[in-house]
Amino acid sequence: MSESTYDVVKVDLSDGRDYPIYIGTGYSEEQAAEMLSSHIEGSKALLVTNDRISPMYLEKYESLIRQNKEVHTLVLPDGEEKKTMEVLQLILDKALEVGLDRKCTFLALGGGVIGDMVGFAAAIYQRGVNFIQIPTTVMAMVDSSVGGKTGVNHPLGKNMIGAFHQPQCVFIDTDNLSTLPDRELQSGISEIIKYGLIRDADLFEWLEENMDSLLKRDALALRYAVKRSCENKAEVVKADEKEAGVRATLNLGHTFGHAIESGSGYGTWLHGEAVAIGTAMAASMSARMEWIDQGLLKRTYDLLEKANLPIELPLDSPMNQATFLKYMAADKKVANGKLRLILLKGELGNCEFTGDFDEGAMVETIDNFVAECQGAAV
Ligand SMILES: NC(=O)c1ccc[n+]([C@@H]2O[C@H](COP(=O)([O-])OP(=O)(O)OC[C@H]3O[C@@H](n4cnc5c(N)ncnc54)[C@H](O)[C@@H]3O)[C@@H](O)[C@H]2O)c1
Ligand SMILES: O=C(O)C(=O)C[C@@H](O)[C@H](O)[C@H](O)COP(=O)(O)O
Ligand SMILES: [Zn+2]
Repeated sequence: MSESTYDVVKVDLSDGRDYPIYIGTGYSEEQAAEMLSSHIEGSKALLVTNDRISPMYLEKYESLIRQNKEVHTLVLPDGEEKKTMEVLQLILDKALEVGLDRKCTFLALGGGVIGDMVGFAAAIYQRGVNFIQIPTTVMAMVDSSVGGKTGVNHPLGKNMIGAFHQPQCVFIDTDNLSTLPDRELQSGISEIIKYGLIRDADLFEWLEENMDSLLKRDALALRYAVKRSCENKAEVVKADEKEAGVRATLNLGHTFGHAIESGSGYGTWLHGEAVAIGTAMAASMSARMEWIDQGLLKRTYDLLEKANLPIELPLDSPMNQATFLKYMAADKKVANGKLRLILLKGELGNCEFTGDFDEGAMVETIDNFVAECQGAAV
């Protein structure tokens, strides 16, 4: 079989920490084994996945890595509600039990939950070891595997415990998306829409034209959306690795969305679904403040709905104004007690990260979405 052609998007960082994101399909065994092992420091690797992914992909990646390295495996329980310190401890336990030293590499095989947890374990194991991302969901391919945000949830807030720790490489095989359920596919598209809204009007317009192909998993459409998203994320991370400024724009919709995830109970909403409602709320608030016009608000709602994503809370949602405000007050973007938000401003593809917004418009927006979910007139 001829070798796969793949794209490479580079994440440029300081101090020689640049790394490649490989985006391809149909890699030969030899090629994939060689590509992965070239980024594995030391002779030993720990490959971590979950119990939903392991029957489908663990053996394949284990045997690829075993061609060149000693590999240990660990299968964690699946689910957003398992993104905890307790489950992360299992990774550290395993690494110690099999005697991994500092010159080892952890590999994360899975979606954003596995990637965030394995990355955080790699950040703290013996004060930091190398790791590789092998993302298997759209969410992980377009967003979570890139940029080095790692961590776990806390009952009082999403991703509250974590570290910035960049991978050695991101290895994407879009063939692995063939087994991904539709709901998960759609959840990942939420973050692609985000790139369009915050900085890439052409991508937003491409999504308006090509959403059906994406939902049907057309190979070229998937490849284009993954590559373009990785390019957007790599540019932002290069400009601001540790979120001193512009990186915060990647959090569009997340202040509301994270409140929905934490307040509803982790796992009730998929991350991308909560972000979709949060994005609708951020857009609605921007329109309320007259930072964007009604036309852009409608295009935002329409595109989210075209991706089969939610743009409102259901009638039985436990979310209310107090719950939103409680979780939002603990958001990681709060500085000196002041909440900062990402709001859309001006033409499509522009946004602002600011604490200088109309708080009344924020509370009205929350009330409007909560009232809608309670079925009251607004
Ligand atoms: N670090 C970041 O920058 C960043 C960015 C975005 C999201 N996140 C985090 O990522 C998490 C969400 O990631 P996610 O949406 O990938 O969820 P996930 O990791 O829970 O994966 C979704 C579901 O799909 C299953 N799955 C994974 N790959 C599969 C495949 N190929 N075929 C069939 N099933 C498969 C998983 O086992 C899981 O049940 C959240 O915790 C979010 O906070 C982090
Ligand atoms: O990479 C980033 O920066 C992001 O904000 C990407 C988000 O999509 C992602 O959900 C991230 O985990 C949120 O980070 P947090 O710091 O708000 O927890
Ligand atoms: Zn996100």
